[in-house]
Amino acid sequence: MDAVSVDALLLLSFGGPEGEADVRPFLENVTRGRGVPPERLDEVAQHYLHFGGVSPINRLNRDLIEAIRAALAAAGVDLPVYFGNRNWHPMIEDTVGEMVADGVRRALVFPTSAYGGYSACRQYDEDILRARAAVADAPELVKLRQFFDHPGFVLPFADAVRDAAAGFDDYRLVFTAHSIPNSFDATAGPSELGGHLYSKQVAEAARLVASELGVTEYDVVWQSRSGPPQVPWLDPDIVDHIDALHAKGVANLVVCPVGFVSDHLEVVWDLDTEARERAESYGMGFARAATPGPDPRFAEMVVELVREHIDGVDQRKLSTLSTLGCTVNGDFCAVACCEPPARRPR
Ligand SMILES: CC1=C(CCC(=O)O)c2cc3nc(cc4[nH]c(cc5[nH]c(cc1n2)c(C)c5CCC(=O)O)c(CCC(=O)O)c4C)C(CCC(=O)O)=C3C
Ligand SMILES: [Fe+2]
Repeated sequence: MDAVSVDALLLLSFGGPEGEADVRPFLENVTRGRGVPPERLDEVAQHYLHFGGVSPINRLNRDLIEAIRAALAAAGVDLPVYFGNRNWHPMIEDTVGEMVADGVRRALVFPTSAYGGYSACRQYDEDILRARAAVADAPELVKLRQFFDHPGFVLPFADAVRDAAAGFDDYRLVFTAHSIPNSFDATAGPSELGGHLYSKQVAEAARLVASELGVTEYDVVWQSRSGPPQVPWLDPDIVDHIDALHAKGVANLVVCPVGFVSDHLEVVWDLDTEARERAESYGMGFARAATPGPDPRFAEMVVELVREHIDGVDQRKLSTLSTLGCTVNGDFCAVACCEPPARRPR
């Protein structure tokens, strides 16, 4: 890649509430026009309220930004790092306004999601489009590529599984990622690749982690589905899968949340609380592998993705699956790439 000059890095994430009063307005922002039933919203609100209305995601992102700053400095790259979110403060529109005030003309954008698909990739392009439309003289915003098969993502997961499994003689390795509607998976990726980019990349990341560990038998399952029950989402669900593993006589379970960059609410609630309780109800051993976000190799990976642009360094990736996601000013990777198949009810 030819080197280009940039004057900032923007970490773009999902956002989460920081107190009880934020929970409802945050959930309204997330689900506006998305057809999530009110009962599901009440349930998710309870999960947040269980933690005092504070999502772990903002602190984790702030920690990650500090680690990225240190890794940039160690690599001799002088680049300010900004923080903006889709659904909660600091909102990306406000951050881009701040960048304009600081004189930023061209910035790279690191989205905190490793995968393709509507929710994991294209929606971040929509955030960039929205922010640029809202701010006069907005800088050029170049999104960094997907990193599901980068060693800085895969190797920390492999070490984390090893650590989590340390207490077990024998265990079943189960990978989990956020479920999405089947129809979203069917349209994930550019149409010439035949769809299912999200589930293919999740399967590939799982294969890479397992092969690093020398594990040949494992499962890939899904979690945190929402939406009305009549709409099919990727399955099986992790909790149902635990029932099935118990029926097969599995004694110990190591769960690797390969769909997630850090320990946000879906990890600490849906896995550490719900899945753990189900496993323990059967007397199964349960351990959850750490997410890669806090691992120094993850921040180093972000710097490497930046240097692919500013220094023209080669892409490191462990799979041959296509890597997309790198576009300018909120463009989509291809026409209709990762487009949700039907406009959801307003
Ligand atoms: C693929 C995927 C990722 C991974 C990629 C990425 O990381 O971006 C992800 C991440 C996250 N999802 C999050 C939170 C929520 N997601 C929801 C709803 C939904 N997620 C979906 C998919 C994904 N979501 C989908 C298809 C919906 C249905 C509505 C719609 O079509 O949009 C809802 C509404 C309530 C509910 O129904 O659960 C909430 C509150 C948080 C923050 C957690 C925290 O606070 O720590 C994070 C990082
Ligand atoms: Fe989500």
